[in-house]
Amino acid sequence: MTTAPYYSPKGGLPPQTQLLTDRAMFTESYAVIPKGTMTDIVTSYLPHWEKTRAWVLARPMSGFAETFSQYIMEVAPGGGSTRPEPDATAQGVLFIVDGGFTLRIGDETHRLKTGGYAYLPASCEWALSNDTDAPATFHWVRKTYQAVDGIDAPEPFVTHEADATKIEMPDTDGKWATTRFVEPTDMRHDMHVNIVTLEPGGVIPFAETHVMEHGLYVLEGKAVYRLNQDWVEVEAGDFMWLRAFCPQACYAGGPGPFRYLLYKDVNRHMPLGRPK
Ligand SMILES: NC(=O)N[C@H](N)C(=O)O
Repeated sequence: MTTAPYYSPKGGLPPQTQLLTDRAMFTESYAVIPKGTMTDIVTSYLPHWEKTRAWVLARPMSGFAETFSQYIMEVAPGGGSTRPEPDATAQGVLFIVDGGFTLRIGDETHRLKTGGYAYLPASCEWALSNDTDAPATFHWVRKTYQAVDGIDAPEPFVTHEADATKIEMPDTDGKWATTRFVEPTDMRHDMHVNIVTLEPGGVIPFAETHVMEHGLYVLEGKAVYRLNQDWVEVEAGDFMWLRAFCPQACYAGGPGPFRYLLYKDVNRHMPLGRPK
């Protein structure tokens, strides 16, 4: 299992001598937020979070047509929150890309470090404190939970990438694999946050076109990614936001593995239009 350090933003500002070489893009079907644009001037502070700043990477853009928001949170030593989530309907996943912190869920306390993963169901009572002497950086993916009559709500859990199940995609000689934190058939869950790994030379060999949206943060490596009609070069630290039905494919040319954290909405009926 690869547990190489993941890329996390460093902040700061590029020098005045830098030419505009960034690959930032915003289209009707996708956005690319390259790592070089995650500077100090695009950070936010969030209510009831101390010594913490956030890069907001994704949010619903057209009412409720999109499903999720995603932040990179950077918590300085001594920082954190005892009132982290203001919305009782919001579930969350935390994935740590650098450092560590203490996470309290109800009466239980967990120590999380790089590669750590937490699922926090809607209405879960949790708190986070960075009691180390280094900043802690993590992704926070939030989605309104869609409860289903007759199906229990999911329980909170804490794990680590090294303890999750890595599944090779069929007929790929192990060049394309997905590390899953939740079973795809577990109907309690309506979102997955997985890790996709493509070894050098690995491809997504067709333009996947599906109703699920994606938030896609490159943890390691580089590749060319097909987004709608465009081929885009991406590397560790870049973020991609894909609307429903945005065609997507990938070629991982190496030299090392290309790995990304992937949000996906799953396992629920779609809302229906109403005849007028
Ligand atoms: N872009 C992707 O990695 N998509 C995945 N294969 C997925 O939708 O599960």
